[in-house]
Amino acid sequence: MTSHILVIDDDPVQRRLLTNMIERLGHVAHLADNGRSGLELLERKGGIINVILLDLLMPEMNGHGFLEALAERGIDIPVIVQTGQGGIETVVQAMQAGAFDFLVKPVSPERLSIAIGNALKMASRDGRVKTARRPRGGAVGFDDIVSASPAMIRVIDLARRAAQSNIPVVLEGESGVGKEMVARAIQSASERTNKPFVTVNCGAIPQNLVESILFGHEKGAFTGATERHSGKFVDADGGTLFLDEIGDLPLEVQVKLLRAVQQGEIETIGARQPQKVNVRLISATNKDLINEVREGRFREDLYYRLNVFPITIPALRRRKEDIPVLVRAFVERFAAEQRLNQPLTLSSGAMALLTAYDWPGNIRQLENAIFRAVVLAEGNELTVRDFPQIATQIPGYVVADRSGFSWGEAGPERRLAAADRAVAPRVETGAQEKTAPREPASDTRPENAIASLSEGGDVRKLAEVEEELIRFALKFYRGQMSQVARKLGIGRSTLYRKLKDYGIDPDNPLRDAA
Ligand SMILES: Nc1ncnc2c1ncn2[C@@H]1O[C@H](COP(=O)(O)OP(=O)(O)OP(=O)(O)O)[C@@H](O)[C@H]1O
Repeated sequence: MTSHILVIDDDPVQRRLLTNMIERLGHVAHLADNGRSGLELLERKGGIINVILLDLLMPEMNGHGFLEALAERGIDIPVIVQTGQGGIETVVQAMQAGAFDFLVKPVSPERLSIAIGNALKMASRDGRVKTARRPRGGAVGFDDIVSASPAMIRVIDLARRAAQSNIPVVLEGESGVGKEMVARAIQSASERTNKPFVTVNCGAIPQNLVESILFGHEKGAFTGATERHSGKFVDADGGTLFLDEIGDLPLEVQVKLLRAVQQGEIETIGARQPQKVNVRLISATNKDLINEVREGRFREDLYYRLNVFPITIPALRRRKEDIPVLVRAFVERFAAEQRLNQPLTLSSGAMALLTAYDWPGNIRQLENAIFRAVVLAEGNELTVRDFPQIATQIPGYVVADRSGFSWGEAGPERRLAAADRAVAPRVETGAQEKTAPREPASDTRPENAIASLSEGGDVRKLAEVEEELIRFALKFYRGQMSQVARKLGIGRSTLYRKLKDYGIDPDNPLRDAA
C-alpha cells in the first residue's frame, strides 16, 4: 500500500537520497527543510501523512522543537528521527519526547524500510500510535495500581487512609510515576466516588488564562469573554479537583486558591458575590514545593493548607521490584487489547533488561515501551530485540535488528552477527573491556548467561565465573551493596572481601579498582 512520508531535513542531498529510497519502497515523499515548514506542510496536508522522517539538527526549528510542537498540537503521526554518528544522547532525548524510532546516518534502505514498516504497522493498529495511555475518564481503583515494592505498598496504604476523609492531599513524584492514578483511586474509594473528578494541569495552561479556567468568568468580564464560563471548581462541585503541577500556579492565582481552600468559596471573575463550592482538593507536583516556598515562588500559607497529607510516590528506579509485575500486567493487557491469537510471553533476558533500565519517564515510559513491543511482536515471546531503544541505553547490551545493524553502548556498529542471533548482553570483566566486544558463546546460549567454557573449550575457573557474576550483579543492581549481597546469597562483609580479592571497584564494576 502506498503511504505518504514527510521528510524534514535541511540537507538537500539527504532529502534527495531519502526521497529515492522512499519512492523505491513504493511510497510518496513530501519534503520540508526545517521543523517550521514541516509543521506548515502538516497543517495543509496533515490528513494524508502517515510517517514523519525527522532530522534533529536543523536551523529555525530543530527536531526537538518540532517534536514539542507536535505534542502541543496533539498530532499522533509516528516520527522516526535521524541523527549523525555518536548522537545517541540526542536520540535518547528524542525518544523520550515521543519519537517512535531512530536511524543513524548514513541510513541504509533496509533499516529505513524496517522503520517505516514498523511505524505504519503501529499507526494502523486501532488508529493509536505513540501512546499506550489508557483513555482517561474510566474509574480507577486501588486494585488497578500494580505494585509489589514495600515503598508502593506504603503509598497505597497512605492513600487509602486519605480516602476516608476530605483532607487535602499533595502527591509528590516525578512525571509518570502514577500521581494521577493514585488521585483517581483516592476519589474512587472515597464517598465522592460517583461525583465528578476534574483535572487541571496548571503547568499546561497559559498564565493569563489560569484564573478564568479555575474560577470561571462572567460574560463581558474582560475583553474576549463573550460567554459565561463556569470554571473547574464549579465543574468539580461535590467531587474532587485534581490540580496537577501545582508548583506552576502563578502567585496571583495562589491567593485566590488559598481563599477557596480556607473559606470554601470562589470568586468568579466579574461576579459580584463569591460562590460556595464543595470540592476535595488533590494536588500533584514534580517540584520540591518547600524549595519553591523558599525561593518565593509558592506561598507559604497555601503550602501548609494544601500539604496537610503529603504522599511521595518514588521514581520507578527506586522501586525496581515493581518492574516485573508491571511488565507482566502491561504485556497481558496490551496482548488482550490487540486481540493476539496466542498468549505472549517475555524472555528472561528481556525482563533482566527492563529491570536493569532506570526508566527516567517512569511507568508511562515503561507502559509505552511494552505497548510498542506488543504491537510489533512477531512471535509469541518478547525478547531483548523487541526493546532496542532500551537496550541502547544500558551498558553491556548489543542489539542487532533484523537488517543486521547492532546497537551497543558505543553507538551503532555493523556486525557480522546473523540476524536471529541478534542479542548479546555482554558480561564484561575488566580484562575483556580492553579487547573487542565478545560474541555470545553459541546461538543457543540464553540472553543473560555467563559462559561456562573458555574460548579454548575448557571449563572455566570457578573464581573467574564468580568474579564475572559479581561484576554483573553490581551493574544490575546499580551498586546497591545490600541488594547485591542478598541476591547473591552472601553477607555484606563477604561481598566486600570478594570485591577486594578480585580488585573490583563497586562504583564502576566493569573496571578494576585502582
Ligand atoms: N502502579 C501502576 N500500575 C499500573 N499502571 C500505572 C501505575 N502507575 C502509573 N501507571 C500508568 O502510567 C501512566 C502514567 O501515570 P500517571 O498519569 O498517573 O502519572 P503522573 O505521575 O500523574 O504523570 P504526570 O506528572 O506526567 O502527569 C498512566 O497511563 C497510568 O495508568
